Amino acid sequence: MKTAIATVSIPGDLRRKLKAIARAGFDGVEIFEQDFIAQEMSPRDVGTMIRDHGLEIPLFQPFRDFETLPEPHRARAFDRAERKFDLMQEMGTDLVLVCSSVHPRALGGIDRAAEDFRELGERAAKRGLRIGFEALAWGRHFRDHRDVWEVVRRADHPSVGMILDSFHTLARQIDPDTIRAIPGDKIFFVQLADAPKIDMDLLYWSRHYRNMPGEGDLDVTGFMRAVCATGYAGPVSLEIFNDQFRAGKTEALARDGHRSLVHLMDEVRRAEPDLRQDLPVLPERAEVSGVAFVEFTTSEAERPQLNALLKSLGFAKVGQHISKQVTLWQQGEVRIVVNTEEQGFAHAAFLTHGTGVCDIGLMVDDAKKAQKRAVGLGAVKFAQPLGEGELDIPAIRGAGGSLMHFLDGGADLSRVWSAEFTRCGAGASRDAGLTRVDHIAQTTDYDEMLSWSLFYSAIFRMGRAPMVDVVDPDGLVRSQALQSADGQFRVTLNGAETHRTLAGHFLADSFGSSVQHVAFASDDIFATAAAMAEQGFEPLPISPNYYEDLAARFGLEAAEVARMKAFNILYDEDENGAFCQFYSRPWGDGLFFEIVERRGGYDGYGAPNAPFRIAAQKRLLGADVVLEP
Ligand SMILES: O=C(O)c1ccc(O)c(O)c1
Ligand SMILES: [Mg+2]
Repeated sequence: MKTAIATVSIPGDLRRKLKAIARAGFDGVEIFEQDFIAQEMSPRDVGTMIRDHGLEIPLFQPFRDFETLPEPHRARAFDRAERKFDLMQEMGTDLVLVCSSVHPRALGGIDRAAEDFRELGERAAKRGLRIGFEALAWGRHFRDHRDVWEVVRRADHPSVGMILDSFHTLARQIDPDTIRAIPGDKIFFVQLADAPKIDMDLLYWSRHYRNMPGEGDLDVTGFMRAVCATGYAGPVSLEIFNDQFRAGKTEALARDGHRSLVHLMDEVRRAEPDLRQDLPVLPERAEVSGVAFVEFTTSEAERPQLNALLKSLGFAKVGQHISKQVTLWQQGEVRIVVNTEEQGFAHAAFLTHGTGVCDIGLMVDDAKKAQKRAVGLGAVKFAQPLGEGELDIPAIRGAGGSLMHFLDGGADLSRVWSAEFTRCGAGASRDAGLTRVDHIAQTTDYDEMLSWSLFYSAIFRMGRAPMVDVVDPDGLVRSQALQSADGQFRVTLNGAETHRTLAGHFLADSFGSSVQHVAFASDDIFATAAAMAEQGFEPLPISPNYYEDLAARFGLEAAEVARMKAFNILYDEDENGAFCQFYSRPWGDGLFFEIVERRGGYDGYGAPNAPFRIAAQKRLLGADVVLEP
């Protein structure tokens, strides 16, 4: 199955777009007319340039306001079509998309439309061209692919077929299974787009909010399953109109687009095993059962401060790497690796981002397969020379260029800790009852959130929670949680729109997306807080006003609230349970730790508390944080 993308889907001039599209692995480009008109080259030269990039032009689009017009408009529409045919022949493409008319004079009528398309098909056939009719969701008379199919059926011409676009079908909530009744050879082309569910005017929604399959809320997989069931074997092409993408990064968007298509077709293959498809087989999405380690990069100068913080959190230094300046800290199932090497990846990460998380190890069902799937989806494989005695652990580049390693319970990888580290005495620190990593919070530019959300949900078996808005005193931060079905692996993505927010400030100071905080789980947050206090841990001080409000909001016992206040613990509830959380003070560029206790089936992250946490952090970081944009 060939892949394509419409030139409207990514920003930049045509040459840059083509380069990115070819590099991302697409077979072709749909030429959107405006993209062609906007530049100076002749149609012939544009066609040559596209083919020079190794790309095909499976479609030229759109041709508007064609069908069911009264004279003299009808004759003029045919004249316009002939001129487009000239252009297509010069450029070297044989298929044009005719989208349903919005012309105020269009008369409608299935037979009238069929008659128009038959004549257009005749004219196209003379030149070896083909016509595809697409229903725009807001078309004047034709807004449903079933009506378009009826027009095509009655036109009964070999050069006339239909074009399906997932947005137009799904936005109108038309059951995609109705596609299964259409003969595959009469579907000339398929366009795909997803979109977030927002209740708004269809045209506005389509032109501004479409996104890549898997990034939105529409059932694009169900749509594509139905298309494949017809026997359709033509290209699948992305047609994404999106304001954010128009200002985004060309190469990254092209890569995301290709990733979304490969992931989608993999989903289709799994859901419809009886359908024949010429697709590369990928291992299935990896099941993450937890975070195996979090690695910090730092310098010799800053290490004592980081070590002291880890100690106050109740971590014990348990290992020294056999050949590198790398130490291992542990508490419960949580492993923290501290790397002060002066060469290799961790050091490069330190030089660009400063002290911070440079690597996350995930426990998966099969580490090699997880890496293979990630690479099949366009992720970059990572390897650096192995020192003596070191294991070859499958790795890729994760968010913001940091690393992601995959571990599993197999004989090889499960011995990494004993093979690569010599045990050292536990030292004086006292376990504070932290059991595991609850979640990892990554901060990114708002514009990159969809990209990271697709990265996680395409590679791992993770679902997306609804996006929540977090109010920072200086702007909005959008937060998107992704988690495995059993909640054992959780990531929150925080998208900063302005650098004046705490998240935005962190982003600017650490030069790019990265882990802003790591949250650890405790089964008894009061005991944990008390144990940490004994070891000199300094929590983030929360405003006393918070506790007045808390008592009123949840009807908690005064003594309970007083205990929370004493330990600076924040509280929340959802329909399934309750949640307690407290924070460390921000460190360096704003990196921090969080301790949480989930009671019952509480599934959130304490979003209602975020504004108070952020205000407290900003008070501590002081004027330094209040940057001008
Ligand atoms: O918004 C539009 O006008 C438009 C044009 C062509 C398409 O294929 C489409 O899906 C939408
Ligand atoms: Mg379309």
